[in-house]
Amino acid sequence: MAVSTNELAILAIVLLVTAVVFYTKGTRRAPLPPGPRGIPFLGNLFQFNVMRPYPQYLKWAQKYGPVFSIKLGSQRIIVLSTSEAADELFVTRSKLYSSHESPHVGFDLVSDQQRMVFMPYSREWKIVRKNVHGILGPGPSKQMRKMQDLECRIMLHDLLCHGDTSIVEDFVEGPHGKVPERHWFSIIRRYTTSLMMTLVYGRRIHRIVDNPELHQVYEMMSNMTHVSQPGRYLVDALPILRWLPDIMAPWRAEGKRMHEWEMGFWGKLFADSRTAFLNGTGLNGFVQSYLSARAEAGLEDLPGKGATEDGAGWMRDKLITYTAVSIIEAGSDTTSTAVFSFVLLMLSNPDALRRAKEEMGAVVGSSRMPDWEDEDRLPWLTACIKETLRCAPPLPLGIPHKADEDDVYNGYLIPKGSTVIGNIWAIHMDPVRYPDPTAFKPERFYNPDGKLNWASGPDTHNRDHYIFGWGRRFCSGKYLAEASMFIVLSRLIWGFDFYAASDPQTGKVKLPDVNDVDTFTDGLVTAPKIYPVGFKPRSEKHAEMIKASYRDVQNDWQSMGLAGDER
Ligand code: HEM
Repeated sequence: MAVSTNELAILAIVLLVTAVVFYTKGTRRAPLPPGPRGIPFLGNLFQFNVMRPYPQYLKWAQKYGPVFSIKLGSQRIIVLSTSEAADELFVTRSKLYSSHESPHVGFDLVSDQQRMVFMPYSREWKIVRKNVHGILGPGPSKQMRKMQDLECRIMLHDLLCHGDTSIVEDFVEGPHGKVPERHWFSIIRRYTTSLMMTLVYGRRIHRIVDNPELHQVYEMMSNMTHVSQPGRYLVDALPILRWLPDIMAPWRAEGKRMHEWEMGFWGKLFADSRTAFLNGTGLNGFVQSYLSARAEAGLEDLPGKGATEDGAGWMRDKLITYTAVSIIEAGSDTTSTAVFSFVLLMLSNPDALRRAKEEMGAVVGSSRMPDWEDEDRLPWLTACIKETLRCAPPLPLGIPHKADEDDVYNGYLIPKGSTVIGNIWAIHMDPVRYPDPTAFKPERFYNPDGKLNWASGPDTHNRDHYIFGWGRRFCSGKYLAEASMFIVLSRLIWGFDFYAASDPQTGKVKLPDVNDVDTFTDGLVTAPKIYPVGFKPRSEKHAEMIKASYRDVQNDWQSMGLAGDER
């Protein structure tokens, strides 16, 4: 039988339409993943602590399986609790799952839609990501090693001077994780934030006490991690409320007020930097380099938000400001949280700590400090860091992704618009993958013979841990973060005998319980709450080297045109 071209075309269209109808119906027919029953309109909103959902999510995963579903108002949340599920959706199907959930208050109002970490998968995000990768990718991030080395030496000196201050003085944590200036937590925070500020603005944080700038950065970050938590605002869960008039929508004024507050700080940093650039006194950070490239392209003045529509996609001033914010925020609290958790877990596991010190003594000794070249020869330390990150991931639920289309996974429907969470905490507590998961066992990752790799690589199934997320939204700062964790923690082990407070009556060591969720703060970033630790140099020789190093680094700052330390 002869078939004409027209008939073939009609046949092709009929087959296509049938396939589309079949696929769409198939998708619609698939059931939602199982999950706890909610109540009308509000769903499961009042069944768990929305500011600290991960313990309940683990329980629900144990009951309903690796993919379960809940509702917060009209917001559908799908929680993935195995690396296979997260891998399949976020990596293999990354085309559908590379948007981040954009909380209405946190993103639209407080961030004026410019904060990278909450951006949908869009042209604007791609522009920002490309620029960020230009300074944080595997090659460029190595240029920060010198700053990491120098800032780390300052940190050692600060800890030496700190001694047992946080043990003998009675410090109280402020609201939203506000840390007292003289507590050792502030010393670590200064290190991470100074690094980010230099990277982005070419200026250091050179003082801890009487330096509102440092503490304000953390106040803003803490505010953001609370404001953006799914379920924090009813309007995030019930978008219909966005239509309410101002008088009935107090979050609108609150969100805008927070935006003004943020711009008072972050906007000023940007404006100062721009003025310095225009006066020719700008330092060498990401913002100044960007402004310089933009000016060379004839776009010295580019106020407003977003990016230009042309092929070059130049970021306007507000988008640059918030790109800088995203890097500073994403890189400060996360890395310092990892340090606080490491110290806590090592103190809680004295055998592991002793072995790390022995290894350090054998490999590095006392006549020099450890460096990145020592990394492969310190496999026990590396195993302890990885085990810390497994037991206490700084973001236990990562940053929530979003489904951009209807999809079906393992026979379950994932409706378009759902928030999709990779439950890092549950994956790390999987007893099959990590037997005895609540125990701290660095031997899981101990590999004295092989080349050590951290959490990267194309083989996402076999990663040691998942703290950096997945797919196209995988943490941009991973290289910098790993380099910081190694240098800070190796030198801490090298230089100090750190110790917990003990009860003066019984002599018993007083440490927060690492397996108690109350030891940690609420919100997107889950850090240990402040706890006292004393820092004693391992020998007079170590102390002298730390002091000499501090003096030398002041010369480095001077030759680099950076502010010297004020103590
Ligand atoms: C231990 C330290 C760190 C942890 C645990 C961490 C964790 C994460 C996670 C879970 C994400 C979201 C991934 C996803 O959506 O699947 C993320 C994104 C991001 N991180 Fe990190 N991070 C750390 C350090 C850093 C550092 C040091 C920087 C910057 C210097 C940084 C910059 C970013 C940025 C810019 C994003 C947003 C990526 C995007 O939206 O496309 N992070 N990080």
